[in-house]
Amino acid sequence: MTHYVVRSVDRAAPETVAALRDAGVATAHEAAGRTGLLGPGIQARQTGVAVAGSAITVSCHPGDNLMIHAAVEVCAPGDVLVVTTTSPSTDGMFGELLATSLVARGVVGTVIDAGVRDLAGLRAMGFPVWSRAVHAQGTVKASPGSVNVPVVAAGQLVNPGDIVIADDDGVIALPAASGPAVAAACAERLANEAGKRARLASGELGVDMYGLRPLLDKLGVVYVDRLPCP
Ligand SMILES: O=C([O-])CC(=O)C(=O)O
Ligand SMILES: [Mg+2]
Repeated sequence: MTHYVVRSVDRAAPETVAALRDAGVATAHEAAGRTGLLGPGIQARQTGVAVAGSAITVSCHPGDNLMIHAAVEVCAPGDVLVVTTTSPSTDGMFGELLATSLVARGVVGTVIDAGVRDLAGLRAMGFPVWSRAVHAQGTVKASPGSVNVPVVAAGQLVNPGDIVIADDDGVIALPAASGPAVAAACAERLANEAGKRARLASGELGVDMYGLRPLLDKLGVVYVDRLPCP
């Protein structure tokens, strides 16, 4: 089998990437027609941190982080490293030393469908990770793999150069070409939600705001008691 390390990735415009990061994973997911989400098996390992950037993808042998080291060489500022293994693994393939190497390249975060370790160190240095597991299990540097080939992370296809957005809600990967349209749809959605938020804060009920009373009636939902509106 041939293994590849591909250097060139088409990167999305920084202002599009920043707009998607600020919109957040849930909004971007809705704005993209509910596409792109990685499964919930990959979780944030810190709170209150959002990143977005171009995917540098890595396919590793399970329990072997050789290709993560190989990938560092092709990373550019603003990238997000997306690491997968060729069969399921929760070994701690990534920790604060690899993070230190990525920071030197300007990488903004790592998404890994495997384990991470050195969590206290990663948090102390402010390097955000999203992973399937936290596990101190050590790994070797021995087997070939590929960098910047299509990979599947938590059930989601991720292509090199995809815009990856990650926050407390999880991770989404979007084709770079869709970025401007999704960012515009995010802005529309955020403006719409600001209006709804103000109405809900004033005490208006969702059943009225969304016009759901006829549906409740049609479904035979009977209010036995109602609290008076505040
Ligand atoms: O070195 C490793 O194998 C993973 C790790 O702990 C680190 O990157 O600090
Ligand atoms: Mg370590």
